[in-house]
Amino acid sequence: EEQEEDVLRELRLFLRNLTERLMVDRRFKAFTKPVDIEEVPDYLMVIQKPMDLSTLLYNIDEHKYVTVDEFLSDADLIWQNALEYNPDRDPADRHIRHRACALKDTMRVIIRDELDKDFQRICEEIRESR
Ligand SMILES: O=C(C1CCC1)N1C[C@@H]2C[C@H]3C[C@@H](O)[C@@H](O)[C@]2(C1)O3
Repeated sequence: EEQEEDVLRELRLFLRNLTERLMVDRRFKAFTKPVDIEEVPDYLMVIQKPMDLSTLLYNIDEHKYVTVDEFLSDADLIWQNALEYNPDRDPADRHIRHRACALKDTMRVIIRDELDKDFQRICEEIRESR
């Protein structure tokens, strides 16, 4: 009903604001766009589900997410893929993994500090009802 659409509009606003704050953080620049498959031809042989911050924004506008956990399942792919594709001891890989860990922690701290627990539960009840 209409009240449910009001809740989902507010969820999309929260998720867009979160994603936009990550996109403008200079540490996360490598995560803002899909990995360039022409630049990295073997990427899709290693990574089954590519994800990036611009794709998260597109998905939000396509009403893909009804709960924060559904959003986090996709958002977590960004840093998980980075850890998986860049595992080596060399400084470049270590730099990417450091930023991937910062992305993981930053997302979760913002959600813990700024998402109302009752609001999250209402989203989950909408998801269960559909
Ligand atoms: O995993 C990633 C991104 C970093 C976080 C996501 N890439 C795979 C390639 C390996 C490394 C070297 C660069 O040439 C560049 O192509 C990539 C992009 O970084």
